[in-house]
Amino acid sequence: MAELLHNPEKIARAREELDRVISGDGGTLQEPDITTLPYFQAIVKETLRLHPPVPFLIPHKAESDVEIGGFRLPRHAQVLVNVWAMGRDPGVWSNPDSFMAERFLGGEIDFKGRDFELIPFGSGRRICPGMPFGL
Ligand code: HEM
Repeated sequence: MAELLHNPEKIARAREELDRVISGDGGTLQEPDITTLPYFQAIVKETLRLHPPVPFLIPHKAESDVEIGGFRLPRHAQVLVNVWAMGRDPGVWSNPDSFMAERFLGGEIDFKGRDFELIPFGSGRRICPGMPFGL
């Protein structure tokens, strides 16, 4: 909400999209309508990119010695995944500190654990099972 309050033109755009979708339905928003709200969905993704509620995920532990991306992890090493920093990596995102929901429009990047630049719910076997409830 704070990011949107700093960007009134983005609130106007979201409201315009919402008005267009719910006006024909007696004024109520149904869950399936969300698929027809691309800008609203982009706002959710941009919020999770800049402000992940679980910034280091839940600590993981290496089951055995392993090498990942050139880093050697000894067995039992605790691994914290800094999704806060990943969401602000200038090598991945343009203007990383700006709230620009439009960056997700027309793109394929989602937060469901397949696109590793955006994993606010984690990924793989220990991915958050509450994701559908959280959103
Ligand atoms: C926006 C809301 C939420 C966010 C951002 C979130 C994020 C996360 C993250 C990052 C993890 C750890 C994943 C990992 O380390 O790989 C996690 C685990 C978990 N979350 Fe959520 N969560 C949310 C809502 C919920 C809700 C509503 C529930 C329950 C209804 C829930 C239940 C769990 C459980 C049980 C785990 C542990 C899974 C495991 O260790 O196998 N979460 N969540």
